[in-house]
Amino acid sequence: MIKVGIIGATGYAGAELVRILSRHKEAEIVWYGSRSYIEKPYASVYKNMFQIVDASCMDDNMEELADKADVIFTATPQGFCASLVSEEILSKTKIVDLSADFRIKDVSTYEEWYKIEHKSPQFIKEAVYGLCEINREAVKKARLVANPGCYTTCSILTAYPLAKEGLIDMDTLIIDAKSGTSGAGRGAKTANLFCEVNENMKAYGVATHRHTPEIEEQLGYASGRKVVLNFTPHLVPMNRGILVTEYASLKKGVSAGEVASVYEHYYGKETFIRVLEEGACPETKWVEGSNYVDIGFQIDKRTGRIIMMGAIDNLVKGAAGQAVQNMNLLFGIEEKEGLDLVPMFP
Ligand SMILES: NC(=O)C1=CN([C@@H]2O[C@H](COP(=O)(O)OP(=O)(O)OC[C@H]3O[C@@H](n4cnc5c(N)ncnc54)[C@H](OP(=O)(O)O)[C@@H]3O)[C@@H](O)[C@H]2O)C=CC1
Ligand SMILES: CC(=O)N[C@@H](CCC(=O)OP(=O)(O)O)C(=O)O
Repeated sequence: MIKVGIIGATGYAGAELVRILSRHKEAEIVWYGSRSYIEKPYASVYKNMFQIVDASCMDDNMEELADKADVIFTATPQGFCASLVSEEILSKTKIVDLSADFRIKDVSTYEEWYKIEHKSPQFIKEAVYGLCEINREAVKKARLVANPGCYTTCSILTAYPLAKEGLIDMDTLIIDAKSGTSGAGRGAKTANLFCEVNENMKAYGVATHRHTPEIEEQLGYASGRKVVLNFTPHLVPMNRGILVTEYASLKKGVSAGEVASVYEHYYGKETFIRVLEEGACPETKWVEGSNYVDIGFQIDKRTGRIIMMGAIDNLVKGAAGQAVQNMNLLFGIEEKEGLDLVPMFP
């Protein structure tokens, strides 16, 4: 059995890790790390875990945990993992970091967008960006995996095949994204109160959201050139779910059939990516609670643009599900173990 430690087990992403891993056949959770609930029964914090998890919350001592766990998930705020990771820890255990600390290769870009000093820049180069469908082979050999962000997972996977095959003009790419409020975490914030979110929709982080450089970097690798784009997230009154709508000019003469066959080429054999027929629009409801990414597209002949659409559950493929998928790759077990989650409806 793989011994798993979770730091930040009491946050939304951590709780989703606990839910998924509690049914994983080859992993057992040995550490439920918390800051505010130390020694409280985990199932008293998350009552859905009553009679499923007997353990109590522990502290967030990464050094002690490194001796006990084969893998540590850090589902913690930005800066936490980078402030504690060390060569000694990485020589004993593997880390899947759900924060953004090791996603961006250029430290000054990270510091500029996150407004914090990076405490372990020496590990950025070796960290593998854990977008499983794209970086599968590199993840298998990693010690430190940077689990992608929720918006970024959906945004990158939706455009990746077309960026990679040069079917779209990357200078024209615009990404409009919407997220449910669990994306903002469990911490109390006025902007996330019921009366602020319910019956409301708003853009935020316009032209400044920190997922922008992450998307630009990864689509830059895909297209082989520098990418600069507009990314606008919106908060919508739902618990879970991300929907992205991406607009770009299609290179002259590219047909819907070619686009469909490029998606098929990249994703046809992927367990967790479902490409819909042309014109079908993904919906967050059809992926909720699952590790699926649903992708659709439509060509607008009038404007010569393609509209690409993607939907994920931010807490599953956008966080915990992808983190478990990365763990499975790290330990050479079946990639979908623990992730056979059928989307829930209604
Ligand atoms: N929510 C989402 O959809 C996604 C989140 N992420 C990333 O995952 C990470 C966790 O996010 P999320 O679960 O939403 O956040 P939450 O605010 O819900 O949870 C944060 C967790 O970290 C713990 N924590 C808080 N402050 C500290 C600290 N200073 N040191 C150590 N532990 C601390 C909290 O402990 P306690 O509650 O016990 O105080 C809690 O367990 C973040 O980096 C986030 O960006 C990534 C993709 C999607
Ligand atoms: C709705 C909402 O607030 N979403 C979060 C995204 C959370 C996330 O996944 O981002 P990182 O892991 O990169 O921090 C936000 O916009 O900050």
